[in-house]
Amino acid sequence: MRLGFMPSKVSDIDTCEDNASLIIPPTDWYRSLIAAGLRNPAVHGPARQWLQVQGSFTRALQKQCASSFHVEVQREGFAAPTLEEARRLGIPLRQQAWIREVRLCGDGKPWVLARTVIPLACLTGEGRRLIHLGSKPLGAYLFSSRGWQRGPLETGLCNHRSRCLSKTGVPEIARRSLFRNQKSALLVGEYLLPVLYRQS
Ligand SMILES: C=C(O[C@@H]1C=C(C(=O)O)C=C[C@H]1O)C(=O)O
Repeated sequence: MRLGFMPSKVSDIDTCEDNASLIIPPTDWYRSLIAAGLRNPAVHGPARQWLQVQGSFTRALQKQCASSFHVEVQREGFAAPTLEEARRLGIPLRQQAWIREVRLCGDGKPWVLARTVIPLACLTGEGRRLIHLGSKPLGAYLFSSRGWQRGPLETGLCNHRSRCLSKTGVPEIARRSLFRNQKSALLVGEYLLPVLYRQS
């Protein structure tokens, strides 16, 4: 098990070079699509169907693929969630969690970036498997293990630093939800890359 939240490649470092579009940006979260739409009506455009997927997001992406779907782990390990994430999860503000950041790729290209914050309380018993998912989609675990239920979907509007504004392909819109079982909850954020919802 890796200790610490380690980038898996040097290219994960936050720059505006080629891979900058694949960094999870700071995001403002809204309780509903309607609330986010008041600030950015783009959420009612072609991204909307993806923001509203209720079942496994992995399954929905797999259906959209012409040939293949895969998960690439960008980084994962024990690290401190942001204060906002800790509050959302209701865990002590400085408590470390297992944090997993991945790219969900369709037909060989990144379509979605995902960040999952998994508190220590989720990592006991069967939950220990969450540390060893590797390139197996989290959705396969959540939707096949008993007891996990998704809470309401939030809609996110991503903030970009001005020097990155000219880049195309950065995530602008995201979705997030808590998954709960009897004793714990984890937080899954999915950041849509425009290539996903602008494809014909
Ligand atoms: C939560 C799901 O799992 C997907 C897979 C993820 C992963 O492997 O880390 C992260 C976010 C998801 O979109 C899902 O399929 O609904």
